[in-house]
Amino acid sequence: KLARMQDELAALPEGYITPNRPVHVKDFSEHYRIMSADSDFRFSEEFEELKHVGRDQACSFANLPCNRPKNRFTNILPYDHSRFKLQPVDDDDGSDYINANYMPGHNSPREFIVTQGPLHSTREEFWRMCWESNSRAIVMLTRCFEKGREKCDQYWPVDRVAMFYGDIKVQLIIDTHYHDWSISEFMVSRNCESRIMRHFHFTTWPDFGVPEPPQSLVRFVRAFRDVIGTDMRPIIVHCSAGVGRSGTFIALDRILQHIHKSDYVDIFGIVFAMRKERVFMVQTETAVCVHPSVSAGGAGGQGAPAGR
Ligand SMILES: CCc1ccc(NS(=O)(=O)O)cc1
Repeated sequence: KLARMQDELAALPEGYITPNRPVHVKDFSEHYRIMSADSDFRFSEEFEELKHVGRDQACSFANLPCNRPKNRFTNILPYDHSRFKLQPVDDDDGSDYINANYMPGHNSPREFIVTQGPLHSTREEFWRMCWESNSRAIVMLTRCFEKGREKCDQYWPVDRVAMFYGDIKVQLIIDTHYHDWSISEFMVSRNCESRIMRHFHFTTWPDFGVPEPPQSLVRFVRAFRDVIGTDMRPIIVHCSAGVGRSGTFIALDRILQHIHKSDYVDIFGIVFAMRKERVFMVQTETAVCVHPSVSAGGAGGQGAPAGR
């Protein structure tokens, strides 16, 4: 199957940006060596090909005057075609809007909902999205403050006193702290119905940087996936802008699941597909390269560095 895919790709016209570039797992170390040579020259070339993917798509709802204040960054806007739509409230213009997009994962085409770190003024919309999407899991990849700058609102209760966000009640049940992340369980209630939601918070990934050691991110993704399994309800993922760290997390989750039962990996194809759904997904030449020995539950070697 891989040989057939590679023959078909080789037959494509010059300059055609192929959405798929599979690499055999056994060839991955050599592939990484070639791509990272000369200060990541070929990784940079390949990343540049992704620059315009998806950028011809409309963001008309994000740009409505009533919605502009709901965007944390003016240049990080959700495409109309893949945006999450809240249930409209009465005739309130813009009441269906949140800066969030559905995103494909290894298990389904809408496995994730990727969003910006909530603003204080959009925390109610965030919890409405959690409820109306029927999600049971939130992955947070930023701290609320980094280097003195607000990256995300403190949108969840930090003690056992219940908090209300609009008509949604959130109460902390239990939180467990590890070196690089914490996992909390919340009872989320609305209109006499209650659900348990889990909050997976990775706390040691600096914005525009790399987790140290990179292996800590692989361990976090594995811990998350061990809990979630293949639950088909949407998983909400956010960082601050909802593109760099969020895109890298989803890419790594897909890679680790894929190479458990396949002999090739297509990192370019994964990022290409994400960029069709949300702008700038995986924001730098993030060579999220996991050495096969690591991904197969091996001795946890260093693997190739994640992030650039
Ligand atoms: C310029 C807007 C912007 C801010 C922060 C980030 N990083 S993040 O997507 O990992 O939060 C990406 C883009």
